[in-house]
Amino acid sequence: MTRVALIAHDEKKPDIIEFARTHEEQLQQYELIATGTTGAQLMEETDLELERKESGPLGGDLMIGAEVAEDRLDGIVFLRDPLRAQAHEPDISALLRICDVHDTALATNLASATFLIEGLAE
Ligand SMILES: O=C(CO)COP(=O)(O)O
Repeated sequence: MTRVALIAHDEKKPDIIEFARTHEEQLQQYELIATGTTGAQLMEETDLELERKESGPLGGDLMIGAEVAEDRLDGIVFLRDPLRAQAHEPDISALLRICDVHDTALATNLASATFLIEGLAE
């Protein structure tokens, strides 16, 4: 089954909720995982069910990275905040790197997220 991770920094959480609503019917068909707060907000604001990992600053990015390392994920939408430094920047870099190592589809902005979700539908 297609397995997708959804992650957003605080400034981008409204965007990922909007994205999930737009593609809700498609996302319903997938196994979904998310970092802690992103997952909680998505379950509040949509009818989607997600497996929640730890919050990003507490290791959630690394937990999702571990799934990438096991080739368990088909795609990741990670809406990063490009204007603010994050305390857990090393974890974020690790997740981006392991996606490149395993050639796992990763979208870090809404425009590429739209391509990713359309690609998964094919
Ligand atoms: O910090 C994050 C990704 O780096 C996201 O974590 P939360 O979804 O818990 O806010």
